[in-house]
Amino acid sequence: MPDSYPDRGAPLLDVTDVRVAYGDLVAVWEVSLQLRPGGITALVGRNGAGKTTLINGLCGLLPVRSGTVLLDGRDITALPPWARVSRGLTVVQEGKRVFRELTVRDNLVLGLRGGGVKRGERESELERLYARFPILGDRQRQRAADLSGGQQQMLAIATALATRPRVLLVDEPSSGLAPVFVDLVFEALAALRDEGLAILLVEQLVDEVLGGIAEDVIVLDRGRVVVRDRASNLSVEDVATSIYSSL
Ligand SMILES: Nc1ncnc2c1ncn2[C@@H]1O[C@H](COP(=O)(O)OP(=O)(O)OP(=O)(O)O)[C@@H](O)[C@H]1O
Repeated sequence: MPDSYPDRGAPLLDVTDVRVAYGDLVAVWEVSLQLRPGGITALVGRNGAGKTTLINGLCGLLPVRSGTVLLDGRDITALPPWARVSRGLTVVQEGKRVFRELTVRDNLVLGLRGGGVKRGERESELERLYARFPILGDRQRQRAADLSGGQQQMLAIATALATRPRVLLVDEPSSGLAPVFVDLVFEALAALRDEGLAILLVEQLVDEVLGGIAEDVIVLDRGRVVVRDRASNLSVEDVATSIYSSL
């Protein structure tokens, strides 16, 4: 089980022995991982394995009890979420989180503000986002609540991109989506990877993960890493077995 990939450049996000807990319940035990620019690492595991807890520790929504999180070599372990966003680490939380009563455009503007984009640059940034997600351009004046589930997920991803991240943490983006939107979400993530983002992707669709989108796979079980390998070295059966072996 290789712990690092020294041939692939310096990590952008370097996580070492991170522990996250709810009171006395430790949900993530000393997890380490590294994300590099232009790569997707898939984080898989059964329900309750600790995936969301880890994501929330990395983005600052939950405190990290011990261990370190370095972004570009700088220690961000204790920074609040907004400070991590302004340094280039943004999360797309589980469940298509958007401000439902705001328009598509106003959701995106909130993202732009979160990323410190200056007022004078907003329109060009919005155009850039609409070019990537044309459906959002078409619906920019509509309330987010009036979008379909798949469109809301697109908006959640676009709002995260509005902060101009270098590291993107994406928690189960395919959850509850029709297959056509699952494909669109994965296409969008692959394009972002190809543009140089470092992406940590929580995903239940193991076939999709191993089918080309992720280069590295980490399996969590009861808060611990039980498999860490290149996706090309793993079969769907390997991963499924490691996810469910302790049931
Ligand atoms: N707010 C909370 N308070 C206390 N315990 C929690 C809380 N949220 C999660 N847990 C517990 O932490 C552990 C990890 O949960 P987590 O949601 O991180 O798992 P997960 O792998 O993301 O699962 P899922 O795929 O169902 O989202 C579980 O035992 C869960 O019951």
